[in-house]
Amino acid sequence: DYSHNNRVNRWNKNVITYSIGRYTSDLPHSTVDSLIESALSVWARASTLTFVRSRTQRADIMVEFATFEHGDAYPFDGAKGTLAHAFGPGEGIGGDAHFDDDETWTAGSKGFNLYLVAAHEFGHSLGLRHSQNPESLMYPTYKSTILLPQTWLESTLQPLNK
Ligand SMILES: CNC(=O)[C@@H](NC(=O)[C@H](CC(C)C)CN(O)C=O)C(C)(C)C
Ligand SMILES: [Ca+2]
Ligand SMILES: [Zn+2]
Ligand SMILES: [Zn+2]
Repeated sequence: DYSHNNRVNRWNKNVITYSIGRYTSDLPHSTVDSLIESALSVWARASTLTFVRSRTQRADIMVEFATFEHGDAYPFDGAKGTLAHAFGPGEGIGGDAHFDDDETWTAGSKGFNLYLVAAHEFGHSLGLRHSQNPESLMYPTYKSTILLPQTWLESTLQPLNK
């Protein structure tokens, strides 16, 4: 529930750019692109924000997959443990979202679901902090059962069109 925080948009603009740098080898690039786009659309629907993909290195939200030491003060820790991190709105590293590539990233229920983790990370990119509500997208622990409207819709319709 993102309604608990009315400070979704702490950027001083409504059009936010994003770019994707290094990819994971767990998924096709096109799948990563669509999962990232879907995760951003969760926030677009919950706010007045629009996300536009940019091919330059100057995007507001730089998305990348990395392992261990990767150029910021928060090295990743290998498989499991921390899955990803993101920085609140601001210049430079502000808004950026990094994903630990020592995890197994999936589009489904195996490994860690990139769509769910990215939706959480982009909450931070927009200035949200953690929620203590276990049902919240911003809960600090990964749960593969966080059914977002889109995921709920797909899973509900799935049996119907089997
Ligand atoms: C499975 N491992 C976990 O559940 C770990 N939690 C995470 O990696 C958080 C991301 C999840 C919620 C997508 C880190 N975070 O808050 C980033 O913004 C630990 C709880 C072990 C830290
Ligand atoms: Ca890790
Ligand atoms: Zn990082
Ligand atoms: Zn978090």
